[in-house]
Amino acid sequence: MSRAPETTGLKGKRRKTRGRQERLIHQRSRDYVWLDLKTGREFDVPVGAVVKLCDSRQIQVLDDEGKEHWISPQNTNIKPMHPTSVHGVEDMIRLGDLNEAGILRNLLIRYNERVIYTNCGGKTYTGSILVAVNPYQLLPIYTPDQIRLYTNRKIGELPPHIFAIADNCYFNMQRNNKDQCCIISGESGAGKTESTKLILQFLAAISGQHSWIEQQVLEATPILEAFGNAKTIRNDNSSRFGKYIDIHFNKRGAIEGAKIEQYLLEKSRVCRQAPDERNYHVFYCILKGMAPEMKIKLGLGLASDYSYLTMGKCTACDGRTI
Ligand SMILES: Nc1ncnc2c1ncn2[C@@H]1O[C@H](COP(=O)(O)OP(=O)(O)OP(=O)(O)O)[C@@H](O)[C@H]1O
Repeated sequence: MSRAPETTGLKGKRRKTRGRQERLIHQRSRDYVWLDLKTGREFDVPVGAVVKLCDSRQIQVLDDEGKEHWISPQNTNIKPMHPTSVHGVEDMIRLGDLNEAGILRNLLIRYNERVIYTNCGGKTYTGSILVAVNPYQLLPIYTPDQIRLYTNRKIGELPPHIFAIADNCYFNMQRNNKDQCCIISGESGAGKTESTKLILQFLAAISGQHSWIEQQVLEATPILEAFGNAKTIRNDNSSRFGKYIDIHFNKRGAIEGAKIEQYLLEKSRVCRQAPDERNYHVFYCILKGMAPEMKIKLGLGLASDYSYLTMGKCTACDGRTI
């Protein structure tokens, strides 16, 4: 009975000392911290910030979005940042702060340096996981030199890249004689279609003898996109269907054939489009590209003549000539 208060007192002291140490960490300028602004908005996660100034009464921090905040040292919404989150890591499994805020900041600082790919767990039991952030600009990272560089390498040997994933699939298939599968997921406009094309481009380039089949696989894409893609408010070339692409390789590793299955096409778009959205590209392509004599013969006019093509009040699409 008599020892209990002592122990509690000791624990209390230790806790106080730890608390003071944490404050000391906060109070050094140029330290990185997590700032929980608790805005109550959707996706409300702590943001990274750097301490600019500090004295016993207040701390000035500059957050990752460039906003300044003055905080009292007693404020519990500020926490020290793990060193791995300060400049980012190539594989997010190495993050000391492995939470939503840590993951988002890691992607943000790499994205600011125009590094769009980050590994997530390198090689796990389920396979390799790669996170890609859409750069919305052409980066010089998909050249034939890059294809050669990433050919026959182990995951983690070179910086994360979509080619590393494709290479891993190809060589695992050859080494283990087992089918491989790549799952590409993300919200609309995230870059799934582009990533699929890059994987196909890589496989076509490294699979040895170049045949017309590889060319056909690559050239099937614009045709499929004409019938299944449309302009939406989130993506000028949004795929409105799911795609399952099966690529068949022969024993020597050359592409021998391919099968593309489609499912869940958004059929309602044919007769109804939301504001600022278009019908499927193919209708506009036909009306723009067909020879005038043929159009007269078929009784066709301009896209603007048809209500099914103008419901969204837009017939043009940036980045497409038709
Ligand atoms: N790796 C990349 N490099 C450069 N631009 C890219 C890249 N990935 C995507 N983009 C750009 O983003 C746009 C949208 O990408 P994409 O069509 O692949 O998205 P998505 O995830 O397939 O969308 P949806 O689900 O709507 O079909 C592309 O048209 C392209 O301009």
